Amino acid sequence: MSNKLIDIVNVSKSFGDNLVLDDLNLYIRENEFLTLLGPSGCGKTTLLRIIGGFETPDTGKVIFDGKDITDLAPNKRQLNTVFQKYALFTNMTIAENIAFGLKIKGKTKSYINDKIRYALKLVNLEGFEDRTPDSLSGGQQQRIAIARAIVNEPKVLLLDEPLGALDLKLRQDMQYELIRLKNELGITFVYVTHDQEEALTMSDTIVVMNQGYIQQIGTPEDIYNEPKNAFVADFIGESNILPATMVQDKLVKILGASFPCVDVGFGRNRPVDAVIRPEDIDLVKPEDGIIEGVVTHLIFKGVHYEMEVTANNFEWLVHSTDMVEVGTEVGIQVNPFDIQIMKKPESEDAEAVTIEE
Ligand SMILES: Nc1ncnc2c1ncn2[C@@H]1O[C@H](COP(=O)(O)OP(=O)(O)OP(=O)(O)O)[C@@H](O)[C@H]1O
Repeated sequence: MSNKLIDIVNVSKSFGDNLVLDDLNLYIRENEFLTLLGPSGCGKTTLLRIIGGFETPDTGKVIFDGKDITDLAPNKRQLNTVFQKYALFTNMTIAENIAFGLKIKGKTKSYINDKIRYALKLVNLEGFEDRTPDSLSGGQQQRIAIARAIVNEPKVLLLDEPLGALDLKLRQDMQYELIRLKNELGITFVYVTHDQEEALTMSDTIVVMNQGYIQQIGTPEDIYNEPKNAFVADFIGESNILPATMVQDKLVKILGASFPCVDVGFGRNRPVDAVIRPEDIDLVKPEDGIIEGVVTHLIFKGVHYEMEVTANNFEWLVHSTDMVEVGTEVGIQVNPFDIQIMKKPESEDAEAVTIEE
């Protein structure tokens, strides 16, 4: 991959007593589509605003292309921000909206007109110059907001939940538009969302955040297939997160039953979280499973059936293309490679338990 473009070094930020970012380190590469993903209030917007220059960190630095820009005003940075609310000027035409920043910069009329045409073509809204924002749909308005940012030729586009106000179908269309745009423009996108599906669809790199900390950085595949902890596993996709204990190197006790697993080198008698994706559970005959249970719920989801299986006092979420009727007795079977064993957070791990083998 390409070079480091933005380096966030030891950044902390509090609002009053609320520590929002705690000694955060992250770098963003040139031409990367990097998504900050996490639940509401985890600090993603604050981090984006620090990169954009709208907020100053209490400690730490933002380095852009090798230069310290921590105290540089937003308009002096080579980046532009697109917010969730389109913030178009309603009393201006689309062309005037796009031209606004360029006029302030004193660009010539012909330069501005060329840029308007170029930007409208990029966002697939050619011929919209003389329309007003209120005659446009939400998706079209958001495209104009992006066009307005693009004409400034930023090296980086910062996008704060830009599709948050759109309905599902439009959001999905716009996701593909944004990927295309990013590829055509060859610039870096830093994208904030709390929508994991959106992050998985669009990103080269996902940064999963929670409570001011980075939980994991990786490609969508890494984050989905190898979540580093139970928070990431739970936040990205659906998971069964089960309290468990390592019995031996390749055996984990889950809800009282021993499941073969891969050796994670955690040692014996260690309490862990066992994470199993719903699509990785095989429902077999009761006598062939590791645990016996009964199907208690069944929903058809289009591509698969979603089932709940009650087994050993736990409701297991199971996805399968085969339907199993409610009330059927089943066995639960899992490939050892599909059981992710994760360390518990430090505080929960304080007391190791002793178990009988
Ligand atoms: N200007 C501010 N003054 C005081 N508190 C703030 C300010 N900006 C953010 N916060 C607080 O900082 C925390 C993180 O906010 P932030 O907007 O960064 O989270 P987020 O992950 O982007 O959440 P959301 O998805 O809801 O926008 C929240 O508790 C928020 O209330």
